[in-house]
Amino acid sequence: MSTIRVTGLRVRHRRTVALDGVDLTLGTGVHGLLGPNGAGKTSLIRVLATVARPSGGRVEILGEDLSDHRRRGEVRRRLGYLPQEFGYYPGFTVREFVAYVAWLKELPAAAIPAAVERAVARVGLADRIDVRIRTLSGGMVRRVGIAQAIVNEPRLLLFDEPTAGLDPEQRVEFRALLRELGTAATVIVSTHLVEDVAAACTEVTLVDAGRIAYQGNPDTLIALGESSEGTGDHPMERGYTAALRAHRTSAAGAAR
Ligand SMILES: Nc1ncnc2c1ncn2[C@@H]1O[C@H](COP(=O)(O)OP(=O)(O)OP(=O)(O)O)[C@@H](O)[C@H]1O
Repeated sequence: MSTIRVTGLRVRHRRTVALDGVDLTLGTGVHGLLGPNGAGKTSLIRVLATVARPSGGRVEILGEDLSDHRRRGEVRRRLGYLPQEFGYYPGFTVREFVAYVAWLKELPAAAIPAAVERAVARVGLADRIDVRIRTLSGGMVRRVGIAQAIVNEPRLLLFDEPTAGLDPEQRVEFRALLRELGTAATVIVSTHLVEDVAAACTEVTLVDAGRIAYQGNPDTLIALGESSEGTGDHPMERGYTAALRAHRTSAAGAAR
């Protein structure tokens, strides 16, 4: 069963059209969301996370239609979301904060302590679990953000630039966690790092100027870069630039 079915999605921010008729069907696996600054990745993730309302189109998540507010609440409890700028209480300890999110997600009270310890251990912060968040480094705070997203073992995980601020060792560990999460859940990761996509993603969706420019897997994107002489230092970067160029050429042709 597909976790996400989006048809004709439109998102506007005042006069800016951030997403313009997006169709997307995604299931279990790790989906890399790539695209230039301002392409619409965050706008898409915010709609999927139920924190922003679309201005048009239909969004169905875990079989629930998001236009119904009761269904939206139900979906919200079953997903995990790490925004680009994530809000937390600096005076809380890691344990208190992750437990608070578990409570918001309506996990049974008796299950919360073990769920919190499991989530914190998975992001490598077990030894800091009783430390106040304000005393942690930026990368560690990011890992607290990942822990709060996975505490309810969600079927859908949305990560908006999760590797920003992580050191190389942590990035490698986070990618391994992504691969593991993607065996049972639908994981969407917006990133500017092609290495994240090459190492952790089973599928790639490229967004450009509010539209889907390309969908495939990392190997097909790399092959596109090789066959159409994309530019870049990494094979995936060459695929990325080639796919963008092909999309822009066909969009310009359609507009003529
Ligand atoms: N709150 C807002 N008010 C006005 N315009 C906005 C707002 N949020 C986003 N936009 C515009 O919507 C478009 C899509 O932005 P979005 O943040 O979704 O892109 P993005 O792909 O996530 O970019 P980045 O890679 O820079 O994070 C951009 O043109 C942006 O300027």
